[in-house]
Amino acid sequence: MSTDKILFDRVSKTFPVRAHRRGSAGAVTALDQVTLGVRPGEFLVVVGPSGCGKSTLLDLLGGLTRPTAGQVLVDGRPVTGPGLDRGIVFQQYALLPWRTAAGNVAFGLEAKGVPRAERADLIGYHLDLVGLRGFADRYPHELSGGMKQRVAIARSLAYDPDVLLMDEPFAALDAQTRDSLQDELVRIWARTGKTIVFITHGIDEAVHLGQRVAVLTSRPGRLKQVIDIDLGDRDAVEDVRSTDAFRHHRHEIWTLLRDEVRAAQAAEGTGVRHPEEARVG
Ligand SMILES: Nc1ncnc2c1ncn2[C@@H]1O[C@H](COP(=O)(O)OP(=O)(O)OP(=O)(O)O)[C@@H](O)[C@H]1O
Repeated sequence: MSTDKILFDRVSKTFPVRAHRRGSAGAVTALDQVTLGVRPGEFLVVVGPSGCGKSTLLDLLGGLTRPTAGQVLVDGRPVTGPGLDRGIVFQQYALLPWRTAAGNVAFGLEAKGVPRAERADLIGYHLDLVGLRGFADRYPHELSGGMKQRVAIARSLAYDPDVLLMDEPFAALDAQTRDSLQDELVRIWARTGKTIVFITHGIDEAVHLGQRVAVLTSRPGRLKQVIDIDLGDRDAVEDVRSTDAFRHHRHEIWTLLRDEVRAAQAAEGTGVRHPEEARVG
């Protein structure tokens, strides 16, 4: 019996592609035979070249789409659709603009049928958790990008999912806000004990957040390598990003991704710099 909280069991996903003017209809294989387990309470980050299937992997786990082959298991049970056991935070905040911060956090609680009296406590607790005490009555257009993403995180945590799925949640934020939200997320993860699966393009972000980092190959996405991240005692240093351990892991992942980008270029035969190369460089 597996002790994994989440298991991608030989998961493949193929999308049909419409016919071009003179070509015939075909299919694009986004993921090919991915097997990957996530332990209970683990923070797993997934990185890979652009278009390698990272979002597809998360959508499968969120139950937003179904695998073509293989299965995705949560607590040993196949995922058959979305569920309140899995909270999702997307890159775009996806807040309801007509609801305040508190109203947005209330949304998932209402969906779960939490009684009104309990809701207020949970909303206050979670806005506090993401550092937004005092902003409960603000509407999304009155909040900065970082604050909106904090509300989205609070909303996802408030209905107490076992698993938090995050698809490049900080990609649209400026570097400073991103850094501080990364620190906060690590703190929130330590405090809540949630299992987190986090997708990113950013190598630094992956090293900073992940206990393990799964590197995918270029399309079709296959599992290339899983790296254990060991940064020692994070609290013992002022800037964990400047430590030798951080640099070592950054280089390790950078090398894996660079090889993938090169392989993708060779396959395409374009010689054009892949946008991702700039990002991993
Ligand atoms: N609904 C769909 N229909 C057809 N093709 C799709 C669909 N969704 C994704 N794809 C294709 O599957 C592949 C993987 O897409 P996906 O968005 O999962 O990659 P990604 O790694 O998240 O990309 P990026 O890093 O650029 O966000 C891409 O080639 C994409 O064009």
